[in-house]
Amino acid sequence: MWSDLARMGKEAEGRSIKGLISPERVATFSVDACDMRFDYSKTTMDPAARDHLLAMCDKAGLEDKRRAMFGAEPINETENRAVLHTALRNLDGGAVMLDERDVMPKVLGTLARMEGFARAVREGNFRGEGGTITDVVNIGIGGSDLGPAMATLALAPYHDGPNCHFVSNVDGAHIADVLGPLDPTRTLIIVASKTFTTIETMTNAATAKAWMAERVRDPSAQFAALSTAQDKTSAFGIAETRVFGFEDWVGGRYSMWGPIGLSLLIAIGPEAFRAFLRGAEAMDNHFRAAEPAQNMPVMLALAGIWHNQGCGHATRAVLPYEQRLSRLPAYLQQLEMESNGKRVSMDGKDLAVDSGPVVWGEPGTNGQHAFYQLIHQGTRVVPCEFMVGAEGFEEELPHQHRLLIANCLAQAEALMKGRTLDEAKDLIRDQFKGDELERQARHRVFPGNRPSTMLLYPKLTPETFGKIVALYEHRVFVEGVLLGINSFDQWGVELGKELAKALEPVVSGEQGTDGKDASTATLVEWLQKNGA
Ligand SMILES: O=P(O)(O)OC[C@H]1O[C@](O)(CO)[C@@H](O)[C@@H]1O
Repeated sequence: MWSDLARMGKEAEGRSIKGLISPERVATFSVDACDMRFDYSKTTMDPAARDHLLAMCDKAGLEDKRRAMFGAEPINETENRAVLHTALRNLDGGAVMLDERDVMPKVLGTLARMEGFARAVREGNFRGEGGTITDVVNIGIGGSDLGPAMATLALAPYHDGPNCHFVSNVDGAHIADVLGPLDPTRTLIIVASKTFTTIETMTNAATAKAWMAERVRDPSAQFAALSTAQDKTSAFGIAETRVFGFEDWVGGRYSMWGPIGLSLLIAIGPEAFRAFLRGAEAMDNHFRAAEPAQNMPVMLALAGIWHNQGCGHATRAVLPYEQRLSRLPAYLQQLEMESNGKRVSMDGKDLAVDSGPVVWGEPGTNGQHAFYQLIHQGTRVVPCEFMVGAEGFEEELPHQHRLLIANCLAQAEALMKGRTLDEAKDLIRDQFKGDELERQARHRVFPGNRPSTMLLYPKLTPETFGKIVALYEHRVFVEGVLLGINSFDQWGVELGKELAKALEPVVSGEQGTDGKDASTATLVEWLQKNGA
């Protein structure tokens, strides 16, 4: 089936996207769901390719695998775990049975505790030694940082709680710059770590504790923890009442819907946080019920598979025309690349095709003045995933939002249409003549026929934001199923961690460089000579 897909991708190389576009195609190559529209008509995918991709979903057993995920089967086989982040937003509370026990009472109980704590912080009933909490610092990395950091920024118009800050990097510059201006007596530190062993997080947490201890008698009283490892949170000195636990069936990069979302909950309050969960729940329900061709996550995934494994485009750009989604590309880098960046399939064999793509991006319109040059005229084709809301929050600046929308749609149009040599010549005919006209015009040619998809939504409310993130989560799941990958482990991050641990005493000079390869040893020596 993969070879047929590759053949179809090859055949599509000469196909004109512009030539495909018709009202009928736009209607049938779009999916409406959850008040959003996903349009994939500006791609080279034709009905035959789509049928083939849908048949691949059947062959891969997508329906059964989806049922297995929601049904709490241990689909994360290499770690023998269920994958139940969807339970964290199952607000209607229908039973989710794992090992014959319903996980929902505990999930909803933890949510209620989080809400109680968030209210206490927001309303000044939980206080620091110096008074009400003015600042919250979330210390975490990867899934324990990217989700809440992205979400807090995305939902800034709803932010009416204390200031929220995020520290992730082990580079001391990060924590120093964040803590520097804060008042320790009025700061709450949240240590977010599923395992509570991650070196970056534990190092930053210790630094924060020492910083607080200089001015606060009982620093632990201004710490909260979000983790699956409650023995470790108590060893760190954090009282149980401020520990919000979750289970190993929530993957780190899928975890912001539960305790890892505490900083967001404190920022926007329980009502908006529930709306965010409800949005994701609506997308879950859609994903579970809609037939594949009308299923937004499935079709977003198939567009991705078409571009990567079908047409051979190794990267995809995510381009939100929404400044507040500026951290979405970074979030998706972890979600997609940590989930599907794998070369061995579930059965332990080499993958038959390329793994998931390189994901990158920036918000528009900023990207337009940076890397769009390559997207329009470079030799590589980069499928672009645009997204934009119909409405912004800045009621006093409607013309700016219209300009934003116009730019978003124009970029997709320009990528599709391009500009021919004759059109380019017409633009500069009065400036150049003869060979010089030809030479100059060639620089102004846009090959066009570059694929893009478009996601439209009404406005970036908490509910819509929840839908968008859940859409991408399920997209990753579907792509993983087609590739035969376990999207829920991340063994590829381990080796670097082990080597860093072993290198630390070498960098500090406690151990020599013997046994290290010549390149690494020389690099260490250079750094030591220069101050390390
Ligand atoms: O929440 P933890 O356990 O500190 O892990 C942080 C991140 O580290 C990783 O394990 C990768 O090293 C991610 O999967 C995870 O989100």
